Amino acid sequence: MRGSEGPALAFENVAKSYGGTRAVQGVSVQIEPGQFVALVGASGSGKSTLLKTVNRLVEPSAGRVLFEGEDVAGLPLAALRRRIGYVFQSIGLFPHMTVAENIGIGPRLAGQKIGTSRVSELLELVELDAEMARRMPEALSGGQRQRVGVARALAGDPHLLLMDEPFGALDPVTRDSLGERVRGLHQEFGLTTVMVTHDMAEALLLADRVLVMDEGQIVADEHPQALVAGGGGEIAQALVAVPRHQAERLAELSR
Ligand SMILES: Nc1ncnc2c1ncn2[C@@H]1O[C@H](COP(=O)(O)OP(=O)(O)OP(=O)(O)O)[C@@H](O)[C@H]1O
Repeated sequence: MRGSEGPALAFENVAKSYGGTRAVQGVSVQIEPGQFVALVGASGSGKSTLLKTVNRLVEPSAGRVLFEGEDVAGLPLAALRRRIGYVFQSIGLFPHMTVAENIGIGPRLAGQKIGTSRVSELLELVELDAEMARRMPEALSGGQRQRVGVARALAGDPHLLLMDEPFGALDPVTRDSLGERVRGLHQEFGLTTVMVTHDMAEALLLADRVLVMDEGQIVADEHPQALVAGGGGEIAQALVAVPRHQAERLAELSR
């Protein structure tokens, strides 16, 4: 089960600057084990930068990130990344490797091999046929590739799943069904999940906690119900207004 009591993830005064750009400005927030957190905000608000401080794709300029109570800066990189599943929009499957090899890449880098039955099991979790294991990534649709990306992220039995716009490039139907599937897997495996998204509707429907970022800071930290009820302040409400207006217009059409 979980490696420690206490928060799964803690950001303590985390800041990151790129030259003169202050991408993240003193973020302190804790994420409890089992939470599904959406990180929402306008383009350039610092969401991806904050997320990447967890698996050290970005090193903070100040502050620290604790994963299960340990400062990530002090953990060997390979061991840290093995404990964290990471899914991102452009997927990053290796084109010269089969689906099975792509799924097994994390464990393989850690000196372990995953067998055919484990690959089949992982494919089944993301609702793909076991036959896909032998295919090359170019022979998959975008949605299927993204499912392989999720399977790969789960291959190391992570406690924590980080997702950066995981469904951004998918058509709405695939996006919806893969979102639901990931929510189901989150539940089934007792994961802690942090998902970056532009889409407030997706955040409200999938997450149980929504963090809103603006100019490198967290400006709202609310349950979806509270946001829908009008909470979280002006910036959060401007984002909630988009799906709300859409829902109202659809309701008008059915009158
Ligand atoms: N490697 C980098 N070098 C220089 N500036 C960067 C780098 N990465 C991000 N930035 C800048 O930091 C700020 C925050 O970027 P970040 O990608 O974290 O935002 P975001 O909220 O995830 O945006 P988006 O939703 O568009 O992906 C932006 O101003 C961006 O231009």
